[in-house]
Amino acid sequence: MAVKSIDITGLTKRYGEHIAVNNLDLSIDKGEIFGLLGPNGAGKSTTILMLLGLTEVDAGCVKVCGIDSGRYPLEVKRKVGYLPEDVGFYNDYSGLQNLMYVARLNNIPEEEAKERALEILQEVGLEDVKDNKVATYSRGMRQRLGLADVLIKNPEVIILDEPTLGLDPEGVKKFLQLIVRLSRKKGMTVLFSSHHLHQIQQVCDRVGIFVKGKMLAEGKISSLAEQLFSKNTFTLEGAISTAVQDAAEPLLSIKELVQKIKQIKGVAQVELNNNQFVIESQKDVTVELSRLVVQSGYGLNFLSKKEYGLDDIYYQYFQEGQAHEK
Ligand SMILES: Nc1ncnc2c1ncn2[C@@H]1O[C@H](COP(=O)(O)OP(=O)(O)OP(=O)(O)O)[C@@H](O)[C@H]1O
Repeated sequence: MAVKSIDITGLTKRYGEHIAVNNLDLSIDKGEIFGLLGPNGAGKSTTILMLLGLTEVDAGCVKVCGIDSGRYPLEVKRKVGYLPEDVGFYNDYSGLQNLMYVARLNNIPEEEAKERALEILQEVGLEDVKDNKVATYSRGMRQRLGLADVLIKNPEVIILDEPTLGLDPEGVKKFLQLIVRLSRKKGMTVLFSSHHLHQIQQVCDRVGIFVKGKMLAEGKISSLAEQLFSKNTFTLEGAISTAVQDAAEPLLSIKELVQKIKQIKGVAQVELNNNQFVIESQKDVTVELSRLVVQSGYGLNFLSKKEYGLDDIYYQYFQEGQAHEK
């Protein structure tokens, strides 16, 4: 059985009458990159605070690396690195000095700290500017230094709360690549909280869709799409051309062709309108479809394939969540 790095059961948090986190169950395996996806106010930060043992739990249990966060927050702190939206640094210190300061706070011996700090600064791409004052760093550089802060204590789990806020697209891309590389290299578990669908889609092994304190759905992106779209996760759109140069008479009428398309394995539904078609299928049937059309004496004016992505999944669940509330 996979080792669980994060294990949450029945977790609930109220602020007065308001339920910020409502009976949440979630487990994340060691080495996994899990995306907690939800709009502002969904309860992501509150969940993270409970994971870190920084806010009291009203009901349920949170364990990180097998340790109860509510009861042993200091032990959990040793295992977890937390990167908030905005990290505070000493602007008059260099990147290296800031990192050494954090190492001292974590009681890492001076020699070892220096060696590790230099190695990590290289890993996060700040080696060349390590001696420059942090005041001169760009937003992207500050976030990477924040990640270095997290890594210096060699955590088993890292928790990132909207870590890419304020980064430009290139900065986001580099930051996400860095997270994946580090997680794979060091076998670290990552909880990545964000409301950016595409960022989550790019890096996460598994995703939880979290809205108004509740987990609406959770799983691999492909399996969420399967559950939602009743297994027809591919849509092919195209147009049949009857004007194929130098071709003999078509072997089938368009109607017969549609019947043949319906017989392709995996095809669930075919709609045809003025030679334009929309096909819903369980698997990618592009090759079979184009071969059949051509062999029947027709051509294709265009063919486009759409696979449901996280945005379709998210909005669908999000709407379902809203509908259930009404
Ligand atoms: N200390 C607090 N006192 C009262 N209500 C709070 C407190 N902290 C959070 N809340 C409320 O709990 C809900 C969840 O907030 P939370 O910050 O966890 O959401 P989030 O998903 O992290 O969103 P964001 O990305 O905007 O921070 C919100 O309605 C928020 O107003």
